[in-house]
Formats: sequence, C-alpha cells, structure tokens
Amino acid sequence: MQWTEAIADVTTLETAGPSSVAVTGVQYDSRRVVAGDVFVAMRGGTTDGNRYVDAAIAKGASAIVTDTRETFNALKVAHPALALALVGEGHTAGRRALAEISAAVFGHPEQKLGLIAVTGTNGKTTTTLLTEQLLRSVGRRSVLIGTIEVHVGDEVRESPHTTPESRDVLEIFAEGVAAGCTEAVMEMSSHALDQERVWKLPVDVAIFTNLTQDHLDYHVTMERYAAAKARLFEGVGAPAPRVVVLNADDPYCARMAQARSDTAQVMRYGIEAWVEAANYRAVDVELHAGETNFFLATPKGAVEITMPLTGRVNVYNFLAAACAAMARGMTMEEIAVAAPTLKQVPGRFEVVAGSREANFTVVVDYAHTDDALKNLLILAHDLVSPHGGNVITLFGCGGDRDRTKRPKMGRVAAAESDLVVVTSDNPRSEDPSAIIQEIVTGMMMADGSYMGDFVVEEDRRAAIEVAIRAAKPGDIVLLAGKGHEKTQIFADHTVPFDDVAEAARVLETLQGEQNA
Ligand SMILES: CC(=O)N[C@H]1[C@@H](OP(=O)(O)OP(=O)(O)OC[C@H]2O[C@@H](n3ccc(=O)[nH]c3=O)[C@H](O)[C@@H]2O)O[C@H](CO)[C@@H](O)[C@@H]1O[C@H](C)C(=O)N[C@@H](C)C(=O)N[C@H](CCC(=O)O)C(=O)O
Ligand SMILES: Nc1ncnc2c1ncn2[C@@H]1O[C@H](COP(=O)(O)OP(=O)(O)OP(=O)(O)O)[C@@H](O)[C@H]1O
Ligand SMILES: N[C@H](CCC[C@H](N)C(=O)O)C(=O)O
Ligand SMILES: [Mg+2]
Repeated sequence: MQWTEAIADVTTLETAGPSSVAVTGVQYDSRRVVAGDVFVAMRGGTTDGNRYVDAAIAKGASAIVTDTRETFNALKVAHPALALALVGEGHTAGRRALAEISAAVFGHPEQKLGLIAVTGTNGKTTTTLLTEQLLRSVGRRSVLIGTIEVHVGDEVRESPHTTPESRDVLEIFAEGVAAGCTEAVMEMSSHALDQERVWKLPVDVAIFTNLTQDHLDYHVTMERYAAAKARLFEGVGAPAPRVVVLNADDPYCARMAQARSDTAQVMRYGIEAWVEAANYRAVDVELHAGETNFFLATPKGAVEITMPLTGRVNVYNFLAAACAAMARGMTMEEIAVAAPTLKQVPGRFEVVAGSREANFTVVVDYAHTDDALKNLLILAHDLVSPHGGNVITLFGCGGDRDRTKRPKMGRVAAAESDLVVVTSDNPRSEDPSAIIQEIVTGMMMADGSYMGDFVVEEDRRAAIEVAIRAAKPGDIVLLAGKGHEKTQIFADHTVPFDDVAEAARVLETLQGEQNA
C-alpha cells in the first residue's frame, strides 16, 4: 500500500517527505517495528513514543506519524527522505491516527464483521464468551477479544489485554475475516474507551452489564468512569450502535440509555425491573449449584432456559448475551436449545475438582470489586445455608490499581463471611503488607474492634492452604480475585501462579493425609 493511501483518513496538521513510499504495516511500539512499517509515536502516561522514533527508523520504519511538533520538526531536518505526518498534539490524536492507518493497512476488516461490544464493571468476559457460544450454536464463526482469550474462529490465543490497541484489534479482525468469521464479540474496557483504543470501530450491538466501583485510580470519580462507559453507546468516532442492550436493574441504565442515538433499537433486560422497564426478562429464576432454570420472557413470547452456570449474576450475563444474539438474528427458540450446552467460564465460580470428595466446596472466582465480592458471598450463603455450612473467604487486592476499593472489599468480606483469609493478589510495584493493611482497615468497627474472624497470610500459596484446612464438611471456600490468572505479579518479578492448581494441590494433600 502507498503511504498516501495509508493516511487518507487521517486528519494531519502537516506532512513532509516523499509521497510515494510503500507501506507494509503499522506499529505503535518501536520494539515491534519491522522494515516497511509506519511507526505512530504517541505520548503516554509512563513514557513517550516520540522518544523511540530513532529506534523505529533504525529498524526500517517507512514513515513516522507523530503527535508532537518538536519530533516532526527535528525529523524533517534529520531525515528529509522519510515520509512524515504531524497529527493534532497529544496522545488522543496519535491513537486516532493509529486506528485510521491500521484500518487502511489491514483492509478495513471492521466493515466486514457484525461487531458486538460489551462494557460494564463486571460480567464483560462472561457475557462475551456466552454470546460467542450462542452464535456458534447456529453455525456462525466469530472473533472474540477479551480478558482471558482471543479467538479467531476455532483458534484460541492468550490475551495480553482486555481491549488491545486499535492496531492489534484490527489485525485480529483481518485474520478473522480471512478465517470466515462473520461477527466479532469484544470487551471494551473503560480504559480503552477513554483512550480511544476503539476509535472508529463500527459497533452494531452495544451491551451494558452494570456499573459499580472500580478503577477510580484512573477515572477518579464515578461520573467520569460512567462517562467513559457511556462513550460506547454514543459511538467512539463511529456511528452510534444500531442496537443497545441495557441492564434495566442497574442504576446507571438511564445514563447509558441517554448516550444512544435516537434511532437505536433498545433492548432492556432484567430480573427485578417491571415489564415496562425491561422487555427481556428472566422470570421464576431457580438457582442451584451447577445449574440455573428460568423463563426468558420476550416481546415475542417466552422460552424455558436451563443453563449449566451458577448464580444470579450469570442470569444477567445470559440475558445480555441472549439479547445480543437475538439482535444478530437468532431466535429465542435457538437460544433455548443452546443454553444447556453453554460452557462454564474459567475462573468465574469455578468449582475446583476434588473438592466434592473433601465434602466441602472450593470455588475460584475473579471477584475483584466490592460489588462482585458481595454477589459472590450472597451466592455462597444461598448454597451453604440449607445445611448450615460456613463461608470462608480468601482474597487480596491488586497493587497499582484503585486503592479505595480495598477497605470496601475488606468490609464486605468480613460482614458476610465466617472466616476471612486476607492475602496478596498481584502486588505489582506496591508493598504487599501495606495493601493488606488498607484492606484490614475496612474491617474495623467504630469502637476499634474488628468485625468477624480473620487471619492475615501474605503468601497466597500458604494462605490458600490455611483457608482450605479451615474448612469443615458442608462449608464453601471462596478464593477470590485472580480467577483464570496464571501468574502473580510482584515489583521486580512475575511468578507462575494458579489458584485452581494451588487449591487442587492442597485438596490432594488433605486426601492423602486422610487415607494415611
Ligand atoms: C493506563 C493504561 O491503560 N496504560 C496503557 C497505555 O499506556 P500509555 O498510553 O501510558 O503508554 P506508555 O506506556 O506511556 O507508552 C507510550 C508509547 O510509547 C511506546 N513505546 C514504549 C516503550 C518503547 O520502548 N517503545 C515504544 O514505542 C508505547 O507502545 C506507547 O505507544 O498504552 C500502553 C500501550 O498499549 C499499554 O501497555 C498500557 O497498559 C498498561 C500496561 C496497563 O496496565 N493497562 C491496564 C490498566 C488496562 O488497560 N486495563 C484494561 C482492563 C481493565 C479491566 O479489565 O477491568 C484493558 O483494557 O486491558
Ligand atoms: N453480571 C455481573 N454482575 C455482577 N458481578 C458479576 C457479573 N458477572 C460476573 N460477576 C463477578 O465479576 C467477576 C468477573 O467477571 P467477568 O470476568 O465476567 O467480568 P469483567 O467485566 O470481564 O471483569 P474485568 O474487567 O476484570 O475483565 C466474576 O468472577 C464474578 O464474581
Ligand atoms: N483486569 C482488572 C482486574 C484485575 C484483578 C486483580 N487480580 C488485580 O490484579 O488487580 C484490572 O486490571 O484491574
Ligand atoms: Mg474482562
């Protein structure tokens, strides 16, 4: 492709250098540049891509796009034979240019896929995976992009980010188109919406799951966090979505509804809301461990649903996924047929194998906000209360993330558990014991005493053993916060770590001790 074609959709302040240059790819990270790439130098929060233009040129970059005038002026003098473009000042202009160039370079795959995008604090990963499975049940092939995995048709890859940069999204989309995919299902994190990593992606169906506290380290206020999420329903540089799917039971439903276009079709789902407020409803919900039954009531009638997922939050995730599938042309009858075949999502209420033999249940769950933890604890109580079992909760909080959720998670855990084991999550650059102290502060009552029973064990491996050894028959042990994650991240090193594997190992040891 020619340079002029690659930047045809980009708003430039100034260009310089030759116009007939062959462009073979595009990159935003100098370390990934190969000969022929356009390098887009963007300012960031940690560093500045403009510092790395020389590195990119040394690797054979065919052209440089920058969001900084000094870089542009300096390159004009130092590299007069290089194709250059200056886009508006600042990282937003850089990210927009990156998206526009990537769409051109990858042949506009975003125009060839029906895009379903999911935002909200909790439930995005689950909802995307359920939506993909529903579509697959009627023979559609999808691209999936989210926290745990990337799917390109039948191929499964690890995911580095919940929502990658536009360049990477568009590359995956192009591979999906080549593999015969007709739809794409993706999570859109608030970071990505705010940073416009999803610039000009034409979302056909936009889903809102819920909004509760998280990420205030980044967004600072709930209003700004909500505004970032609302951008999905407005369209980020693209026309507003054709269909919006909203959780009518969430207090932020109206906020998201306001952002949509006047012509958008609105599908509101819920369990609690009145019929007038929610036109897609779960009625007569029966929750069991490992199975949930209800009627999916729609404007066209109702169908009976049986699905092998546990808990009320998954009824919401199913409703969201079912609405999206219907918006893409599936019938409710097809959805009812597919429901029993849905797969459990890794690390979301995942029951650890071997726990049944121990006569108690060990569950790994990705709850890492106070709302998710509260929902998890309610579910755990529902499951153990018929036979008088206890709830033992293990969790920690991630470093370099929202600090204000730490005491809130501490309070919820202490109020709703019979025993809490406070430990480390991913400490990242922070001191693990300082994070734990902030959690424990939330467990303190007005008179200075602590609510509930808790123990502190900073080492997550040892803590898992403490929690499981404390369990008696009929109890449930919740290992919260890390879900599917396969590593633990410390300041200067990352180690392999897997809650499910650690729990299985302890259960095996216990079994061995019992047999001895
Ligand atoms: C806060 C945040 O979102 N940061 C992301 C953002 O960083 P940034 O804009 O500050 O960029 P930077 O690191 O300062 O670098 C500036 C530029 O220099 C480039 N660079 C840098 C070094 C180099 O040698 N050469 C080079 O060219 C970088 O590629 C970049 O283009 O853009 C970077 C490039 O894509 C991301 O790696 C980085 O993710 C960081 C690591 C991160 O932790 N992000 C998290 C918070 C995040 O985005 N999470 C959400 C999910 C949240 C959820 O699921 O609830 C997600 O969507 O994944
Ligand atoms: N609809 C929901 N409402 C509230 N909590 C939920 C919901 N769905 C899942 N959860 C809880 O949130 C946790 C994370 O779920 P999931 O991974 O699907 O969400 P996510 O939005 O993708 O999270 P992240 O932003 O961290 O990737 C689950 O383990 C569960 O505890
Ligand atoms: N994807 C989310 C959740 C991380 C969960 C927890 N394990 C942590 O590391 O904080 C984030 O980046 O905030
Ligand atoms: Mg996710």
